[in-house]
Amino acid sequence: MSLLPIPLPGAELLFDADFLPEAAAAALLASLNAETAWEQRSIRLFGQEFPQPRLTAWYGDAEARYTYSNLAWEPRPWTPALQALRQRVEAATNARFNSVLLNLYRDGRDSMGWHADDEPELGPTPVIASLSLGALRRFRLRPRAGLVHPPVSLDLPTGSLLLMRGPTQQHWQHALPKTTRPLGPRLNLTFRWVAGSGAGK
Ligand SMILES: O=C(O)CCC(=O)C(=O)O
Ligand SMILES: [Fe+2]
Repeated sequence: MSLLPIPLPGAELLFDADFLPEAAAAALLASLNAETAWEQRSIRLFGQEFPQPRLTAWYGDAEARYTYSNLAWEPRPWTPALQALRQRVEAATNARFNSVLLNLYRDGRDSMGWHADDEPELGPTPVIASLSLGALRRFRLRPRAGLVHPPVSLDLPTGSLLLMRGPTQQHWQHALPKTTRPLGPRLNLTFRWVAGSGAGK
């Protein structure tokens, strides 16, 4: 029921396994899944287009323009449900967010590759609040160059909230690997603060 630190060198991670009760998380998963303007975007890598192995959507204040995986995002306006969630997450984390990226992992074949959320728009010490709804998936962290530490796994159950802040993105990458376990959908929301236009790449 509260955010507790996960000790990890070079990172500032806080975790609440029970941020939302299970029934509330299930209801939210169903309504957000239905209401969200999902897209399957492609990323361009080595001159080739690859569809992302998940569905995504970006909501936020109009100035929260963002470049992510070489894709430019115009935020859609906040829906009442996302606005209410943002307020809840802000109160719990003592941080402010002007946008949210929604990722829908339809089953175990959907995934997110290794990356750090270190785009310049997020500033030098990004604060990212990650809310998980639906199927439990394993979140992985591995150190970036300069830090020696074994990779770390963290199971993210439905209703859990993970806060990444401080130097986390500088020193660590994270990923959501595929799994062969049969499982249902998982919806993840990452609340972010994106600097206004002009800061984009
Ligand atoms: O789905 C997750 O837990 C991770 C999402 C993520 O890393 C991102 O959106 O940048
Ligand atoms: Fe990320």
